[in-house]
Amino acid sequence: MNGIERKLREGSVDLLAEINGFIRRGISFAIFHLPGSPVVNLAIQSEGSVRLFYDIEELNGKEGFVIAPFKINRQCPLVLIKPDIEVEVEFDRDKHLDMHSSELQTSPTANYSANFDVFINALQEKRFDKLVLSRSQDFDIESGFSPADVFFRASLTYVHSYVYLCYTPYTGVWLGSTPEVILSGEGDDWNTVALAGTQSLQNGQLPQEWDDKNRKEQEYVASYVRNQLETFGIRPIESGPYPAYAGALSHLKTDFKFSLPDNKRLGTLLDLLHPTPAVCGLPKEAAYRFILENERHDRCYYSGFVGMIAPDKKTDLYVNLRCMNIDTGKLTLYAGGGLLATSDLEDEWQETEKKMLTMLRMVKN
Ligand SMILES: C=C(O[C@@H]1C=C(C(=O)O)C=C[C@H]1O)C(=O)O
Repeated sequence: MNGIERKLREGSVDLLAEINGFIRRGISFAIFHLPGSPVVNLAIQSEGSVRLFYDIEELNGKEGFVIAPFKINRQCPLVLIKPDIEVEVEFDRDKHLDMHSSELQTSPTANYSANFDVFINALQEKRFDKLVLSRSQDFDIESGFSPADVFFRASLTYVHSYVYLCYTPYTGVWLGSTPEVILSGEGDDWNTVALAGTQSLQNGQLPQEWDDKNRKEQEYVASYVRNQLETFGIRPIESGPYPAYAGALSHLKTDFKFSLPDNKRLGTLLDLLHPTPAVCGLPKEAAYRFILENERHDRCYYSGFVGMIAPDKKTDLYVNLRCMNIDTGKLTLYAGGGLLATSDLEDEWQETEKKMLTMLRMVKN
């Protein structure tokens, strides 16, 4: 493996082939591109087994690349890759990779419509203020499919998002391009965001007009984040909400900046924040149960969180959105959206279509 490390550093290796090879050979790794970074980071665990956890708090004091599910269970444990090789590879912005265009023109499936009714009824009965309904869709893999190509294509395209590709024997292959930080920082500078509300970009520009429904959806997330931070003894500095880029979409975003009393308790803080009402609902515990009981698919690692955790170095953890699971012969894409009592079936379906297109555009001809 040392040979690989040297070759990667020297650049004398076909990185794309090497990464696809890790998957074939069952080697746990993650490669990621942080928004605006001149490099991509590759973290490989060439020896020993990745670590599995069944409680987010167990991340306290730990270091490595995390992939955490929406709800931890035996099928979808929280996995920590402990890299023994970490390489920064210069990010070649001029590299030419073919882009695909893909448009989805569909109407709500019977499954989604039935689920939507159940969720809307619960909202109209005022059992919840907000619920996030998601769905998954399978697509056949075309011959010659290369996860590494999709990763680089997405990193080049989605410059404002966190793009990652990760494999472990316990999670399989996951790839995503997410605009939403759950916790990032180092030393005394930490931040999280409240991100919600969705509109398409207008001629590539950020929309400035946001209706009440979108504003309210985002305000629920912001006040939740504010409260959770407060219970942890954190008084953040807030800015926003303002419209932020997310691929061909925009979301409303509030930034929360703060220092931490103890960097060794990142797991406890993550446990407080996850799942935020950007992916779950309010009230939190009841919404969590409702989603687990009523959604017709297992979210698995979608709407969990991914990224590096390193209390003494730099932590960059993101909510796992605009993502897919790559399996033999098929891709499973995931997308959801926040529902309020006033939400409309067709609009919400279209929103999930647009979110799924983020990844599908990187894949399909
Ligand atoms: C749930 C997703 O996205 C989240 C939900 C949003 C919304 O409801 O408007 C916007 C951004 C994300 O916080 C997703 O991408 O699947």
